Amino acid sequence: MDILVLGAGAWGTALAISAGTRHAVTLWARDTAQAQAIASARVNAKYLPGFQLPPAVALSAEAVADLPALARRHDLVIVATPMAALREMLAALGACGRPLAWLCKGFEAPWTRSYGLLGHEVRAEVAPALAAGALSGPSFAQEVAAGQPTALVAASESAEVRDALVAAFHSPSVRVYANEDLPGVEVGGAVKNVLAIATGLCDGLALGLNARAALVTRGLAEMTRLGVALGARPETFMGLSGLGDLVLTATGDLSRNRRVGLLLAQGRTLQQAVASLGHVAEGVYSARTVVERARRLGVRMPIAEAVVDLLDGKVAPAEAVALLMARQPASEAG
Ligand SMILES: NC(=O)C1=CN([C@@H]2O[C@H](COP(=O)(O)OP(=O)(O)OC[C@H]3O[C@@H](n4cnc5c(N)ncnc54)[C@H](O)[C@@H]3O)[C@@H](O)[C@H]2O)C=CC1
Ligand SMILES: O=C(CO)COP(=O)(O)O
Repeated sequence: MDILVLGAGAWGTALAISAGTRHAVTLWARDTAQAQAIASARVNAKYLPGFQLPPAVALSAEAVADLPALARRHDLVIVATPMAALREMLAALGACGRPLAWLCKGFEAPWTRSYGLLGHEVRAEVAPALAAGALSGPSFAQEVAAGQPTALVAASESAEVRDALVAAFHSPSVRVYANEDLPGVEVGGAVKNVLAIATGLCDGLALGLNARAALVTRGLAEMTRLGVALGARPETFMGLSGLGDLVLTATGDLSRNRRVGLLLAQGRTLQQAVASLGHVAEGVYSARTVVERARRLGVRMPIAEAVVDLLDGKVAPAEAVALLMARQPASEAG
């Protein structure tokens, strides 16, 4: 199989390394100098240091206008950019005629309305004819690049896309499960990032394991409520892209979103925390949309709201936690 991976950040590079042991892979970087540096070192020193690219991974740095022609020379296209670039990529590739999946987990930053869109909603606006979906699930790039056991979810309403993702990435170390509930898989991936900021904050303030378990569990309830209101199936949130990715990201120190919470608890400003990561933390950009869309749908998301108040500088870290604890008693089922 010939696979095109658009975006040479940590996750695109890790999947190129994993798939490159069995398939021909082209890894595209928008920056020519970065593509050349990776091609000569056979390592992505900036975004995924320490992992050698297999010989079957080739580098490319075509202009965005030339991507449709490049895509047509491959069997599957993976958009591995952050959420911020998904619209541009889908608009460019809408007529490429190849199955496509994006890896980004988040809501697009709002630009035409007061809230942002999930990937499948962006696709509906700019590339409605494209057979596409999302590859998601609990997966730190470093562990996948190291060949450590991982389970992913291939989500799409198109069987062609699900099958192509399984054929491309299922391997002795990566299990790929198919799922038709693309909205549910996307909501899980987007909301867990916001919740990981909250658990990072909680752990950074040394509030204890009870508090962390409470945040994960009540956060899962918030994620599920929002997802169901957006048309997802409730059972999706008990799977890899919901509970699975929430547990990984909320508790694993490799998470960039969790690190944002930890750094804020240490007294860093949001700007300092984001700058120190060197990678995208999508929860920072999705949190306001999560809360805005929940409000419009009449869905209660107090943990996500506390994260937004914290990111907006309206409350200090300890105050955010105090506000959550000071709420009225409620039913667990409510
Ligand atoms: N790193 C991980 O373990 C995982 C990341 N993801 C998701 O995958 C997405 C990408 O994450 P990472 O690769 O880790 O990010 P990263 O921060 O390591 O790299 C981002 C890459 O995208 C490129 N980029 C940024 N803007 C672009 C644009 N406008 N056009 C083209 N390329 C652009 C950057 O140059 C860089 O190569 C995010 O949405 C993240 O939530 C999902 C699963 C695992
Ligand atoms: O999505 C991820 C793991 O599944 C990566 O999470 P972070 O973006 O918080 O590092």
